[in-house]
Amino acid sequence: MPFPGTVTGPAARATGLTKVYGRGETRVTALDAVSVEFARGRFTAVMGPSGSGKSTLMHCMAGLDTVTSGSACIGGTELSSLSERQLTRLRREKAGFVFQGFNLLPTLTALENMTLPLRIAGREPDAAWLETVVAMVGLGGRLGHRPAELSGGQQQRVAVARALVSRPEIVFADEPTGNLDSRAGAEILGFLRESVRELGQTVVMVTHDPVAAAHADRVVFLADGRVVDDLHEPGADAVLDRMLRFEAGDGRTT
Ligand SMILES: Nc1ncnc2c1ncn2[C@@H]1O[C@H](COP(=O)(O)OP(=O)(O)OP(=O)(O)O)[C@@H](O)[C@H]1O
Repeated sequence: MPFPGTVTGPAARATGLTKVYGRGETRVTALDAVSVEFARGRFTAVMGPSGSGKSTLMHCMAGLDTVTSGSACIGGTELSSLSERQLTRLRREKAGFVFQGFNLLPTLTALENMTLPLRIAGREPDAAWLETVVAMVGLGGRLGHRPAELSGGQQQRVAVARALVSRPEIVFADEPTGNLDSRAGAEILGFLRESVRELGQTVVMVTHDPVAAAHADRVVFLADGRVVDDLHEPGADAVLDRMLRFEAGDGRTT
């Protein structure tokens, strides 16, 4: 479905992205020439065994970590070409983040938390868009509450709204359901799904949970710092089956 202001090309792209940590005996190749595109208006999950490079990929693609070689782009902007200041601005304006631990400021209300990134950028939230996002996450009655007065699921709803409020190019979600019970987790996944389907947003989510990954349009699997599989609209069974094959040592083939 076309959305106003839609631009062509992927929302984010990695090309031959390599990330090496340490040197000598402690050298680790966390990402080994990864090339992957995240299409606009799609919900992509990134899965893989522990240590396969999921967080590193997300951090490099979000400009939270530097790359050793290759490139990472958001909306056609090559991140390595930016100064630290430009990167900070791009992250604030073009990316949204949802973390496992909610990362809300305890002294601010739900509404203040949602609009903080925009206010730091000196921008006023778009009132109609803010209303749409608040209505979607169902927090209308709790906008004046502080995080301590909200359940974990409600806090994560605030974080989802905060990620969406700038109408970013891409939302990066790192284990967004990791600290939630299954009901609250399913709600959050539903909101992420809805933000893609109804609002045309783009979401990339790192997860260990096959049920969570099954909410995505696409699941990219990493193993040993490489993309080893790419499933389109898999059910939880297909995701689980792929994970079990990793455990059986089938890391490289489909
Ligand atoms: N800052 C760092 N310094 C050194 N090595 C690192 C650093 N960050 C990650 N690594 C290494 O890079 C590899 C990939 O780590 P990464 O955290 O990206 O994996 P992951 O798939 O997200 O793992 P998990 O599922 O356990 O969170 C691992 O071998 C890890 O030890």
